[in-house]
Amino acid sequence: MTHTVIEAEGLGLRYGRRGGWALRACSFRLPEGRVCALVGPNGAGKSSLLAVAAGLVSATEGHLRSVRREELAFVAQDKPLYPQLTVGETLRMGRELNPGRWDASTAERIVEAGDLDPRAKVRTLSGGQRTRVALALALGKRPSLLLLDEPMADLDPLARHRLMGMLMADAAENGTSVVMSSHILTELEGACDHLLLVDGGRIRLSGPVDEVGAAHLLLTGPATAREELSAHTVVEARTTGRQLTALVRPRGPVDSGTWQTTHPSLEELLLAHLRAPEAPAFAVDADTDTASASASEGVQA
Ligand SMILES: Nc1ncnc2c1ncn2[C@@H]1O[C@H](COP(=O)(O)OP(=O)(O)OP(=O)(O)O)[C@@H](O)[C@H]1O
Repeated sequence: MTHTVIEAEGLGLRYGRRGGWALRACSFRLPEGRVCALVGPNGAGKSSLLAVAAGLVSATEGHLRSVRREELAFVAQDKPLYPQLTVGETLRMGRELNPGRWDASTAERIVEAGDLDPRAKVRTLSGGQRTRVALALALGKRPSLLLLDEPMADLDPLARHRLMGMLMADAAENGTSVVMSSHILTELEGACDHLLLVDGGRIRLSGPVDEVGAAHLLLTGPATAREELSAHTVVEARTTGRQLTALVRPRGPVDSGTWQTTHPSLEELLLAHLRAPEAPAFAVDADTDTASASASEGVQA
């Protein structure tokens, strides 16, 4: 069985006693070496989940186990850095704070690829340039688990593409586990092999991307055949004129005489779930390949 880098069980988080629940009843497991997409609408609980995983916030109920603090790097959404330090001083600080672990060549490579002057003060950098320094600091730490909260949001498309490529190559080479929140679904396709979809503080989808994808089918057929869909778990069904398009989790054979079937892309799968917040949750355990759909199917979490 693969090692687990994050395990959450019945995790709940409430900010203050009177606040609502930012996370509720979250249970999932992330095996080592995965690149996990953390997806969900605004206010879903993604940053909260990352903050708990980074050990910055304590769970209100349940628990979340993660790697040791020194093995973990977290790049928060606002990329906190010391504005008065130069880029070079920031990297030197990284080396001093991580004795015996610091990977200077990786950190310098990331900074150099952005044409950043090591003598430039952090406060004079653009948002995207600061992101680059924050990522250099995080990867230089040589973490076994890298938590990234919307890392690419303020990068231009070319910088995003290149930095993402660098990040993925580095993670693959070193077996780093990555959890990355993002609203850019196309950015995640191809880069991520594991999925966590959070909505309203709850886990809606979790598991390996290919297995979660394989459990779903996009059906196209006549609107008059809508009744037949009740044999399956319907995530979303939409009618355009006489045609019906549905994303389902089949619970048996699909009649190929009535329906044209394809497997959804990651983007189609996520968009359908985001449009249908009432659809039942679905989880595949990465090692045992067991889908816990039956536990949650039809039972609204
Ligand atoms: N420090 C805080 N104090 C009180 N409530 C908070 C705090 N941080 C987040 N929340 C609340 O917790 C819920 C989840 O917020 P969170 O920032 O985790 O969502 P998110 O999925 O990261 O959103 P976004 O995509 O907009 O960044 C929201 O209802 C938010 O208002």
